[in-house]
Amino acid sequence: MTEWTDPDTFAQALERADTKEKGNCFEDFEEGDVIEHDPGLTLTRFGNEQWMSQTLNHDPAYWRTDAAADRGFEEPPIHPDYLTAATLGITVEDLSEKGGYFLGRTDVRFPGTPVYAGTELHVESEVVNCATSSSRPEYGIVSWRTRGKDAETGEVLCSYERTNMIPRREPVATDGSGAAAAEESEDNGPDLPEEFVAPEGGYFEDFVEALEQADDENAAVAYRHERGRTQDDVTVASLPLATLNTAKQHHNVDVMSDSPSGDIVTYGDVTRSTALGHARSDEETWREVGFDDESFHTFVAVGDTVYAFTRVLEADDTASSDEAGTVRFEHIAFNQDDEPVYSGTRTAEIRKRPS
Ligand SMILES: CC(C)(COP(=O)(O)OP(=O)(O)OC[C@H]1O[C@@H](n2cnc3c(N)ncnc32)[C@H](O)[C@@H]1OP(=O)(O)O)[C@@H](O)C(=O)NCCC(=O)NCCSC(=O)C[C@](C)(O)C(=O)O
Repeated sequence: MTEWTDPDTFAQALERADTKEKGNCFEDFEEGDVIEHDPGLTLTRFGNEQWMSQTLNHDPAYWRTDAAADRGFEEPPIHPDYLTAATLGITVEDLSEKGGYFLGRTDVRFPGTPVYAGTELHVESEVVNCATSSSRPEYGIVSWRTRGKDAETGEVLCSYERTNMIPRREPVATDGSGAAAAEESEDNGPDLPEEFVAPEGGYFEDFVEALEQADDENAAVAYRHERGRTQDDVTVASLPLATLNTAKQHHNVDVMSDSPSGDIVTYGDVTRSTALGHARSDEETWREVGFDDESFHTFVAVGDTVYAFTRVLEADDTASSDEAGTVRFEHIAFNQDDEPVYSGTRTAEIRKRPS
């Protein structure tokens, strides 16, 4: 009898064997379905610090007990970026392990924060929309409302709506209207203001003053951040796996060598957290409030460098504390070729200048 490990025999065995598949295809999702995700994860100080250090998020309130107390926290809390990434990571096995692109996310909110180390996270998702992709017959577009809850109390800690392209089992005919519309809307030329204003400092008043200055002129409050983070094995493969994100895009070079990127790509939440880390390093963050209209424009792969650009949209004197005001930003992450890779709006409370 031939040994099954004989290379020719084994090649034939592989060809004839069915694969026990992981994940779900587009056809498996139906609007209204609620999915309780089996994996759970305890949010630890180590996990938080690993995520935050590698994405250059060094806000002292998440590292030092005195700085945490100064901001009204009992101890350094779990950062909302890590909470978001862990909530999404847990869902991947059920929602997007089959592959397909993470297109965007909106209405990211943290009703139960601050969250402290030791909290066990349980996550559920509801299918809110299933749509045909008019440009890509082999994919459908699915949106889910996801809620990450404290397993002990049931309190919702993080919730958002996410949209992915999801592979179909059977490709469908499309009308090509997406591609046609894209062609039609091409190139009316850039429409940028004449002047870009950068805030002098990172306090709330600095943003208000910059907005006032820009208001009088054909100007915008817009600036770039100096730091960049080149993607390596840790950011591309280790960080998503640490959140139980099993998407093959991040750790299976063999499969991904045959994909449009030709390589494993960075988890969208790593790209986004890194850009936000660069932005936060130039401001006095008080609290994160929420994120909207997040889009991932193109892949980030090992060797690419993630930079950030910020536009300040508005400022409002009210916040959860007298010590802060609220600012709405648009953040754009871009790569070494100046191509946008992520964009989204962020609402954050920013500390007022101490008197
Ligand atoms: C996806 C690519 C190839 C499309 O590139 P394109 O030029 O074909 O783009 P498009 O024409 O703008 O978009 C294609 C279709 O998607 C739709 N679409 C587009 N955006 C949205 C949105 N926000 N919400 C809803 N729909 C959206 C859009 O309307 C269009 O529909 P159509 O086919 O009917 O014409 C390109 O945009 C790209 O490469 N993006 C980067 C994707 C990426 O790298 N994501 C992060 C890493 S993957 C990841 O983290 C994985 C994760 C987290 O682990 C996990 O989900 O499991």
